[in-house]
Amino acid sequence: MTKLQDFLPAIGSRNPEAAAQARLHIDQLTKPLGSLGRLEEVAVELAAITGESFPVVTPPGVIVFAADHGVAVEGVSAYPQEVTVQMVANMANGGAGINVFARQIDALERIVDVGVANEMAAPGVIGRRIKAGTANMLREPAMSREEAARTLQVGSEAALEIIEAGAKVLIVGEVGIANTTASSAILAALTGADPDEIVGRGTGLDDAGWARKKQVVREAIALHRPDAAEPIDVLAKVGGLEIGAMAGAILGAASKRIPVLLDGFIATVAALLAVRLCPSSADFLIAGHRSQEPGHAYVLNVLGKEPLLDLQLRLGEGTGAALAYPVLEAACRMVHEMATFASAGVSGK
Ligand SMILES: O=C(O)c1ccc[n+]([C@@H]2O[C@H](COP(=O)([O-])O)[C@@H](O)[C@H]2O)c1
Ligand SMILES: Cc1cc2nc[nH]c2cc1C
Repeated sequence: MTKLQDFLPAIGSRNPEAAAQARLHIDQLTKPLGSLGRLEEVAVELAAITGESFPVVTPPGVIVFAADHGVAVEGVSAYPQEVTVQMVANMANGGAGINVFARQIDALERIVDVGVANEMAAPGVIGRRIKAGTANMLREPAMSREEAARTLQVGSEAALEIIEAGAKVLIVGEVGIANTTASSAILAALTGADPDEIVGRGTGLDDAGWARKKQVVREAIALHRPDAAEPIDVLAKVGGLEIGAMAGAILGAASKRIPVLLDGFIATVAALLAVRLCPSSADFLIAGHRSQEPGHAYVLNVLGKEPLLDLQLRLGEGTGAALAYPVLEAACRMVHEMATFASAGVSGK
């Protein structure tokens, strides 16, 4: 298997020639100049990412990474920890939101257990368990640095596998009760953001739970003092197994010039980790939607990404990205299928 350190240097950057060629072609299509607005920008971005002036995004690949969080015992989620394993089973049966939207967009789909607390052998779940959930970050580091490095490796391998199977766009999703606490702590540690500004209600905490969650994030950071300059240190101390795996998957996709369509808060925090590990990986990211979780707008702003949709979602799993995917598909169809002024005999300005 290719090691992360082998392909990190292989991550390139956007291709300006392909972007310029795509722009030239789009400006000849039968529409007032610029009238397809952001869709035109998306097409140009896809050209720059893939290096193809006529980009292709079918089929998309969806990988859902699942893991548990020791910090769940602190009452930081509105739902009990066992929901994680139960939702993994639901996903294996095709009944979760992400299954529905992945079918709608004809996606290749993988569900990867990187650390669900109660081990389960469900057909349809890929077992890549690193440990049985993280430790409680309020008491000890969530994982060791070695385990954190392994999450990246496992995630990148999952991405390379689905790309090998044909995926032309990568969507990374997750399920993990209490993972908005870990994501908030990572975001605060990497950016210095005030927990009051970025910690939200996650699955739906009441006011008391919300206040407790902010306090947990504050205390975990004070206890571990994660080093913002060392993303693996941050991931190990206050992170999550599925969050590291998502970061690794994003880096794997970037190394193959495969666009990554970002989902919600947790996926975008994973993207920030990826970008801190390899800044040029930011070139391969497109923000799918803006989640209701307040930290999501914050991290999108740090990454300089404007989301395609805002449907007031806060489900995770990759659902927001799957719902945004048809916009990428439309951008490609515009480039491939629209007539030009010359080919259709339509008069220009
Ligand atoms: O994607 C998001 O923005 C998002 C926002 C809030 C909650 N979630 C999902 O809900 C779970 C985390 O919420 P919580 O309250 O348990 O931290 C986890 O399984 C996520 O998939 C996801
Ligand atoms: C039911 C449920 C489904 C989810 N999917 C992702 N996170 C979730 C959290 C809950 C509680």
